[in-house]
Amino acid sequence: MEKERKKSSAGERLPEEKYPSFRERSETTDLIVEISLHPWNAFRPDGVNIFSDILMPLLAFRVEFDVEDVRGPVIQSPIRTKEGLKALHPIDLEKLSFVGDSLKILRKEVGVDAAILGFMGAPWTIAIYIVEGGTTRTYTTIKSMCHTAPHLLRTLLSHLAQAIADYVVFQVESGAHYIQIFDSWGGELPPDMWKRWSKPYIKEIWSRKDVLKPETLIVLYINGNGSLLKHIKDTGVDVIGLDWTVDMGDGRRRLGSGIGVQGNVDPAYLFSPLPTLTEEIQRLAI
Ligand SMILES: Cc1c2[nH]c(c1CCC(=O)O)Cc1[nH]c(c(CCC(=O)O)c1C)Cc1[nH]c(c(CCC(=O)O)c1C)Cc1[nH]c(c(C)c1CCC(=O)O)C2
Repeated sequence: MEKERKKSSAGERLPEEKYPSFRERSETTDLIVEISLHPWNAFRPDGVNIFSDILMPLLAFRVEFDVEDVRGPVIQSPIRTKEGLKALHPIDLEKLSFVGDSLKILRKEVGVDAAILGFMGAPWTIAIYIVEGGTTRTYTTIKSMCHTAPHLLRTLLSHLAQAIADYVVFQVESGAHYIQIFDSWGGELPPDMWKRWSKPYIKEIWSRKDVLKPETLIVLYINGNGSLLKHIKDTGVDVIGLDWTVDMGDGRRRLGSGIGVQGNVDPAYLFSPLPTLTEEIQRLAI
């Protein structure tokens, strides 16, 4: 492993080049560990994020998907009917053993020098992919289901909440110190709809927080969360990831002092000159 990493940093081909399929990279323990450790080896950050994707648990409910170059994730049989729901199995964590094994190895590799970060999608955001069949710009099918098939959607979201709770426990038991939950597309809902269709299912996950170790930190990130801040304070999480459209000071005032804040950097800064990026990061540390 040490030898492999030295080779990569010496400019030889990276796993992304050697193993072009995303599924292969994200389902092979050695590759997950190698890719996750790249930033650690280069920068020695305070935290190491497992290389994975929010859609990985789909494999464990037997919802087949692939990641295509241009289209991104593609779900072979989207679920939109009561019949379709029957295809959804309880989560089988053995099918995600590569995630657990990778977390265990990462924890050993970094020792006490950094936190290990695990992550997963929120029920609403995962449901979008299962219902729409992939990436969408309009969310038309799932948003119309809120009105035309509310019972069906509630059954799907509850199933996902329970499965994700199991997945959180699994990641924590395998060594994750932090769990970040991505409700990436929560901000696509009007605030009252987010309260009805996303929030309760996020809370359902943490209602099983007793299963978690008390020292595990939970972070919630919602893309476009500016208008949702007052509704997310009581989701039971420790930290809110503020997106870059919210002023950090304003976000802090609106959230109050009882909750942590993080994030806030527009990812586009990664393509700016280094001093500009450094200044932007220092702005947040004050
Ligand atoms: C393209 C895509 C995938 N999966 C997904 C997409 C987005 C499609 C859309 O816009 O709807 C879905 C997804 N995956 C992830 C999120 C949440 C984060 C976010 O809001 O961007 C979302 C919404 C986590 C992730 N997904 C990924 C990371 C990075 C993990 C890491 O580097 O440690 C995260 C946090 C990795 C990922 N996942 C995928 C690719 C191609 C990659 C890049 C890595 C590679 O090709 O080797 C497949």
